[in-house]
Amino acid sequence: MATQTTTLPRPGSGTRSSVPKSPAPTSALPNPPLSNRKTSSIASLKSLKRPTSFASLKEESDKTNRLSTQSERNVAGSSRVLSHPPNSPLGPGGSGVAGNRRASALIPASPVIPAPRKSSLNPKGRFPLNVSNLKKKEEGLGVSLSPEDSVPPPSPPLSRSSSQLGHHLEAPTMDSSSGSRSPSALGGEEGGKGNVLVSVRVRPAGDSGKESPEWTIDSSKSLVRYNGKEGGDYYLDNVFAPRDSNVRVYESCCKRLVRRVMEGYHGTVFAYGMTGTGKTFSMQGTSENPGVIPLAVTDVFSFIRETPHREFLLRVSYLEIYNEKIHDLLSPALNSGNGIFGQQVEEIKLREDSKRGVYATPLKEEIVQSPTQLLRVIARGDLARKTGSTQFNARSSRSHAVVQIVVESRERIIGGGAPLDGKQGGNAIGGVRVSTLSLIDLAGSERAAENKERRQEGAHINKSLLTLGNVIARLSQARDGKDKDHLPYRDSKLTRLLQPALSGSSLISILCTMSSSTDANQAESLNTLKFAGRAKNNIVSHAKKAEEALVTDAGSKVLLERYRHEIAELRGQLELQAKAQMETQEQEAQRHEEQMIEIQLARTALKERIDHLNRLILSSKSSGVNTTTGNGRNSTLLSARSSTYSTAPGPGPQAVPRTFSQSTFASIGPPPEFLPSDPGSDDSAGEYGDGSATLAAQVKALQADNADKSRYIATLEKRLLQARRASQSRTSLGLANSPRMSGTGEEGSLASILREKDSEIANLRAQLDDKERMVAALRSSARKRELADLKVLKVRTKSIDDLLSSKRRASTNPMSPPTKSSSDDIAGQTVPEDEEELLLVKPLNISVRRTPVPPARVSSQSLVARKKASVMSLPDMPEPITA
Ligand SMILES: Nc1ncnc2c1ncn2[C@@H]1O[C@H](COP(=O)(O)OP(=O)(O)OP(=O)(O)O)[C@@H](O)[C@H]1O
Repeated sequence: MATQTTTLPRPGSGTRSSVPKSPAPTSALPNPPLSNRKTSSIASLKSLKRPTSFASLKEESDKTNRLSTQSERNVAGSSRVLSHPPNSPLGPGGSGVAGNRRASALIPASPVIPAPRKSSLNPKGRFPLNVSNLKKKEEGLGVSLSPEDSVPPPSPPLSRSSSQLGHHLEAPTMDSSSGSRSPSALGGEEGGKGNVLVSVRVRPAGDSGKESPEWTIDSSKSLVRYNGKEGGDYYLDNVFAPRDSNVRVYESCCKRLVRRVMEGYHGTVFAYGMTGTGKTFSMQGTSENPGVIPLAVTDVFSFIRETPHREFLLRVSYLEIYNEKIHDLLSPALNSGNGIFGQQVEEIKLREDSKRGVYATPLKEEIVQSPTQLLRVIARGDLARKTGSTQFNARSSRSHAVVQIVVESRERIIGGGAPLDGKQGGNAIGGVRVSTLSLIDLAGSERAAENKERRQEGAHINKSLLTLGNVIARLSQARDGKDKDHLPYRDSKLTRLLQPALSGSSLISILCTMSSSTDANQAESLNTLKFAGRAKNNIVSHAKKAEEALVTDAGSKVLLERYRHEIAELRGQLELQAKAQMETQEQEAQRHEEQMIEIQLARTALKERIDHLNRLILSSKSSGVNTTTGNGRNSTLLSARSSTYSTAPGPGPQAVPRTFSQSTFASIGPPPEFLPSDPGSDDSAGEYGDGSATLAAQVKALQADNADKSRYIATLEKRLLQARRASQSRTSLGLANSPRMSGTGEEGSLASILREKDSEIANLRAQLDDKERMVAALRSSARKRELADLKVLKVRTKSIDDLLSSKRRASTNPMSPPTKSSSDDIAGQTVPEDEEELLLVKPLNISVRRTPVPPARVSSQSLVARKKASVMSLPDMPEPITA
């Protein structure tokens, strides 16, 4: 059972170093190549591994000092350990491996008592040894601690202590855009180690095993101690005991990195370890115990929520490297989403450019807007990932899986405007910052399997892991200027993909998983620890916050800017459309209004026409054409007209053709003696029923008709004026808004309506003139007749007087000759032609020869005909304009 204690490291064990050591030749784990191994002094390493005792402490200390010097020259890791500033965020002596711890512990003359300091990735400034522990240690070493002792010695200029950059990201990190730069951005006087975290997680023993007593896991000291052969103490940034949850793991080694990524740094987290030791468990977790990926996703969105002044766009890709081939786990070809996996059509290659670094292409990227959506995408990729059963894991990941979340962010623009020209409201605005978070679950190293497929997979896995180990092992040399150009990144797709992170351009957190169970392979666990030690010592990150860049390239990968452009364009289009729609609506409204006016006009005209026709009928009645005499007898105008030509004498007085004068008198109020003697006769059909007798009445009717028409014309003119005004305003509006609208069919139809109206008015005017002429003619004719009537009356009176006097004379003188009958006298008289019918006045009871149709009567007929024609020719009502 692995113990988790807070005991001081045993002096002897403390001397064990995890500085890059020769890999166990039998191990499948990647180890530095021999050439690398040569860089360490084998003798030194051996000495370091040799257990020390309290008795030999002084001697050991001296040796260590010598070793340190040697290490500084030969073993980068060791030398750097000694240069760790005490305020390392990763603990005294930096993080590290046992060698680091040993270094500080074995130099009693200058004990390093670091003050806890936060690192960019380890905010707690994890300090594996607390002061009391240190004191105990110092006591044990025979060294006393004073406050001064805790003051860190100055760091050497090229120190690569894991702690040295620890404060860089804690110190106010200036945006490059603001002009000033953070120490981290400069690489810092202390190097870039604070941006690298290496942690070890020990999984609980499974059913088949139990915790081996050979292991001591001390989380509080971030220590893993192997008590067996080749044993040693391994101090790392974090050591998680079997009982530690995924949340604890995430909080300690990933949370800060994730938030840094959101601020604009590139960040990489990867899990490394033997098969079945909990890499996938740590990265993905379970529903009850969510792993790094889901917790990171949650944090990403929390950060977005907490940062209202910036806007973000997230895109995610998911690939696996299986048998040295890259597969797109989100590709529909590979992953139909229903558990059926096809064959990827296009080969995915790795490319590199100065802006994006190393990237896989073509790779599907999905834009995600919520944690759920992002997790769903990842879960879809997980389904497509290759898994298989191995000796140590029933569902072993057979590929390296890389989830990459690209974070684009920019200052939020108040009002959401589109800063196409890079300016907003006169203030220059920043560009888009792009950073990436890579979450990698490596396949587990394993010994050769019996199954051929597993063997083949295992070979690829081991080869790539070996390359990874080699690259990491050589990093220190490369930094020292040696072998710089020969880092074997290209030896595997994994190292090629990890190149930007390993070469220092991103923050990096490595979680090494191992098992302390009795049934686990101890050698593999040791190799994992060695890998962790090398990574801790050798990887240096000078990660800088990504620059905010204005993207002008339309084909740019920076979607936020592209979308911003697109949004601006679409907004413009939308505005244009809205404007056009408004114009159309306005035009529609105008047209509708005009239609309403037209319909109203048409209705009014129809109504007026109906009224007019009604009035015509009524005025005919009231004017006496259809004489309504005191006895209430009526006839229609038409019957009156037809009776005009009725010459067939009927029996009795009714047979006597009526004369014009009868009606005339009736209408103009003739003296009672001129009224028909037979009130029972149908005078409407009489001789004056032909209309000629109602000249005055017709004059009146025509006058009324004229007045009606004048009113009608006035109304039409008024409406026309309104329509013209509306049309003019619409035309001017249409011309102002849209020059294209002029000269349309609508305009033409309006013009034609106007022309129609004009011609209609002209017609009506002509008719009016006709009527007026007719009225004048009728008036003069009526006047003449009245004069004639008066003359006739005078003559009659005179002849009657003469007759009476002659009769009187005859009665007084019997010798005088007989006189003619009065009727003969009258018949013998010459009567002006146009006065002849007046002689037929019934009250006089004088029969007079009927003359041919007098001109007045003819003109009356024509008048009636013309009136009829005028009624018939009343302008048609305008048809309503339909939409
Ligand atoms: N810390 C842990 N606590 C509880 N169970 C764990 C832990 N670590 C691993 N396991 C369990 O061990 C088994 C193997 O774990 P996992 O698949 O994560 O290993 P791995 O390192 O990813 O293996 P491989 O490299 O073969 O994919 C799983 O059933 C997992 O639930």
